[in-house]
Amino acid sequence: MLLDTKAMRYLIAEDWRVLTAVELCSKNHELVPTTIIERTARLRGGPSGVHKSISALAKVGLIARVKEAKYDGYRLTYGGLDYLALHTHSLKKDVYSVGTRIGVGKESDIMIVADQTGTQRVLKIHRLGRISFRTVRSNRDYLKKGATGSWMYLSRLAAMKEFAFMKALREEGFPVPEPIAHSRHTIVMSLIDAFPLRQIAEVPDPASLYADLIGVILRLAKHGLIHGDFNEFNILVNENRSKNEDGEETLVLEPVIIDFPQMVSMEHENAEMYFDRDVNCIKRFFERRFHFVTSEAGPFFKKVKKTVGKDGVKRLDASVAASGFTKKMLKDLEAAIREKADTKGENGEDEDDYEDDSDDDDDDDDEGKEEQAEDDGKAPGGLLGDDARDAEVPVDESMAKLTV
Ligand SMILES: Nc1ncnc2c1ncn2[C@@H]1O[C@H](COP(=O)(O)OP(=O)(O)OP(=O)(O)O)[C@@H](O)[C@H]1O
Repeated sequence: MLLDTKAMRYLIAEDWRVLTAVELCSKNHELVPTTIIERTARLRGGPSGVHKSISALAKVGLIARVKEAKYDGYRLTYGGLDYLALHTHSLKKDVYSVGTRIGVGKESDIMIVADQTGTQRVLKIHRLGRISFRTVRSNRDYLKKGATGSWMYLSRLAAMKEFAFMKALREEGFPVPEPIAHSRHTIVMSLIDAFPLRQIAEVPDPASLYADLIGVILRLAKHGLIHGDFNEFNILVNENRSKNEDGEETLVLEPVIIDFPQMVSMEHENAEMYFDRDVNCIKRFFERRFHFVTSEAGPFFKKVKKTVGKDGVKRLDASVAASGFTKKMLKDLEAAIREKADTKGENGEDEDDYEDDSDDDDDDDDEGKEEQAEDDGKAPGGLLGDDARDAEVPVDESMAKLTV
């Protein structure tokens, strides 16, 4: 099964209402008792209508029944949250159909989607916590609320932060995808028809591309920001052919930067480390891949720091931080992202064995016994099937219409 959005067409308005009620109540209840779902959904058909919807949703794995010692209840699965987000995108006409999965995000699923006119876009579904829950289980404040609450909370935060930064960067003219919509743990953005730098074997003028990339790092810094994961996976390279004055065709490479949940301020306590890491990552990659070594030392953090906010540029770190993020939110997200990076290290991964193993979460922080499918991406009602990552289906042919 490549992709399972099938069940979306069969859900009726009442089912969506009940699913939304479970989502709402999950904020305060790890397990949502049926009585509370009834009270929140307030269906015209009364409790029997709610029960019918609960069964329909559980059958396709959008909610899962959990039996606890004290009481039984339901919780939202990954599939359920995916459906709610897609439903919103669909109602707002940002997404009309869903295609295949592209990309190899460690803690995200990157899907091709299309709007009503057939214009292709990218849907990024954040799944922060998928790896963390499996590997590191101690000393994490944000996990105390329980597994379901945590992955939802973290994934929503990641999407919210990524969308906010993408928007701010785009407004300042940075080469980033166009942010189109945001719902829950997902964002819709423009599709960049380009290869990641990682897949590029040769470039005609490495010095020029290198200078452009360092230029982006310096420009970000001037706006008060450090990307924090500036590597060959997160730089897409557009190839533009243009003619020069003599009519000769020249190839211009234009980098587009993606992946922003980990961005930090130039004022961050570890800013120098993050800045140097971004710079060194590019230096190392260019040396290894293109045998290019710059003759210039630096750029050096201390010198660059003096440029922050200069020439009347807008401080994006401050403006994004002011747009609804509490300090705690940013701290929680940072901790989860740091853990994600540590996990990569623990698994002994490097750029050459980068694979997506994200479908095998076992989310066993939850002590309750599941009666229905787990929310591990394998759930029958989940957006993605098991074999989605192996599928080589041409994007256009794989488009599945969402009728909601
Ligand atoms: N707007 C886009 N257009 C085209 N391709 C994209 C777009 N966004 C993401 N991708 C593809 O998906 C891949 C993963 O995206 P992204 O880096 O945002 O996910 P991630 O989960 O944050 O990854 P990781 O944490 O492993 O770096 C990219 O390397 C790229 O190939």
